[in-house]
Amino acid sequence: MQRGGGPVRLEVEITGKTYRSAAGGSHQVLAPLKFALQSGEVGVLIGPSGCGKSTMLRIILGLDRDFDGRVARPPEARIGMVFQEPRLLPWRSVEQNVRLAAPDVTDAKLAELFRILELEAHRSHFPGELSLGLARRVALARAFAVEPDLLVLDEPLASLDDALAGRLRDEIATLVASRPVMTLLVTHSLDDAIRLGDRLFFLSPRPARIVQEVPILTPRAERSEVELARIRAELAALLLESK
Ligand SMILES: Nc1ncnc2c1ncn2[C@@H]1O[C@H](COP(=O)(O)OP(=O)(O)OP(=O)(O)O)[C@@H](O)[C@H]1O
Repeated sequence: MQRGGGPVRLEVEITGKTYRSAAGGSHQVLAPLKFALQSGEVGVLIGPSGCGKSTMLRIILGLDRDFDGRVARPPEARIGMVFQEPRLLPWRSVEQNVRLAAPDVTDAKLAELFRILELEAHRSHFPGELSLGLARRVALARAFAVEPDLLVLDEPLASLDDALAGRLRDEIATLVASRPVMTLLVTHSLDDAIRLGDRLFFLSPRPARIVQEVPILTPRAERSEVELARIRAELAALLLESK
């Protein structure tokens, strides 16, 4: 899939990011770091709190241009984002929230998304009537309705109970498999990382750099519980080795 004739690849090469305060102080948040994602790949950023993950996402999304280095996104890439807080418009229904973000979405596409995310019964509800889990699902529906080339998920499963997080994780896997999209997921959960990721980036404490890049070669659909246990053990050994 190509849009605008350019490569469908995200290339990130940051040589540094420093915040400066009005008082003249400064602190470095990102160290030099470099990675790339292909269409169809899920990259996972895993790192300690405050290491600079959100700062990195803002740079990758083009919301913060005050950094050293370069980010190459596919030209005219459509971007879908899911933040930790679902950030829905409170005075709009579930359906309106999705349609406003994705005016070109077809009725059939919307119906499919609402079916996969089990939102059919909530189309006309307002955000204030939704639990956090439901609101996250609406945020996911909104991000997917855009048919993004680049999907950025900032801890989309944080503070949900295990059962719901597991179901939503499966739904994300289904959606990611349904079309070619580059996905960047931030999580603190190694379990989410190995169930969803194709390429894991382990980050150091601030200033963040990539301490280890680990590809997961087993296709997502073939990751049985036995296979996941094998990947987990392999990863534990690798991380121990790198210490
Ligand atoms: N606008 C800003 N001005 C100054 N410092 C900032 C700004 N935004 C973030 N920081 C600092 O940069 C560092 C990295 O913050 P960031 O939010 O990117 O980390 P994070 O890895 O996403 O954290 P968490 O996992 O807790 O969400 C922190 O020390 C934070 O206080």
